[in-house]
Amino acid sequence: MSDSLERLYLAVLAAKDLDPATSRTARLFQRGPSKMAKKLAEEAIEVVIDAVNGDSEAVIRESADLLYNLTVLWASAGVRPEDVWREMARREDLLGIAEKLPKSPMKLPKVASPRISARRPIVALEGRAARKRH
Ligand SMILES: N=c1c2ncn([C@@H]3O[C@H](COP(=O)(O)OP(=O)(O)OP(=O)(O)O)[C@@H](O)[C@H]3O)c2ncn1[C@@H]1O[C@H](COP(=O)(O)O)[C@@H](O)[C@H]1O
Repeated sequence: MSDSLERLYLAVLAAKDLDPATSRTARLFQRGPSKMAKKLAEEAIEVVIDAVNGDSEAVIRESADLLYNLTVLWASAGVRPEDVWREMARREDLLGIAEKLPKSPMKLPKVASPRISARRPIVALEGRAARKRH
């Protein structure tokens, strides 16, 4: 997927200075970021409406339009696809770390209110911190 988005991004960059009369992309660049943002938002709304209606073919078509408009906005904002991939990789790394962490919190002794038991260590830490200050 990233390959085709990168190709689309390059096609958008190549088209941005073409004649606005013949190129939709050049027309969007001529109109500026707010028009681009409006187009992107419209496509996003179309995707969600189609998804809610269960029309998966329309979701596919509108998603392609959405991605086109997203690459136009990236190009206008000076954001490159690799910038987005880097952020996604960073999140993937973080999630990898999260997956290695224990899924359930430390088991606490059974008490009447779990809310109170969860607070206890904080109260103890505050007390210790307060003693240190004096
Ligand atoms: N990948 C796309 C692409 N995907 C979607 N779209 C257009 O974006 C439209 C979706 O927006 P809209 O629903 O608003 O279209 P519309 O209903 O015709 O409304 P208007 O935009 O005309 O107001 C689609 O109908 C497509 O025409 C695209 N337009 C261009 N590209 C590529 O962008 C590059 C530059 O193309 P030009 O912009 O034609 O120079 C080329 O590589 C193209 O293949």
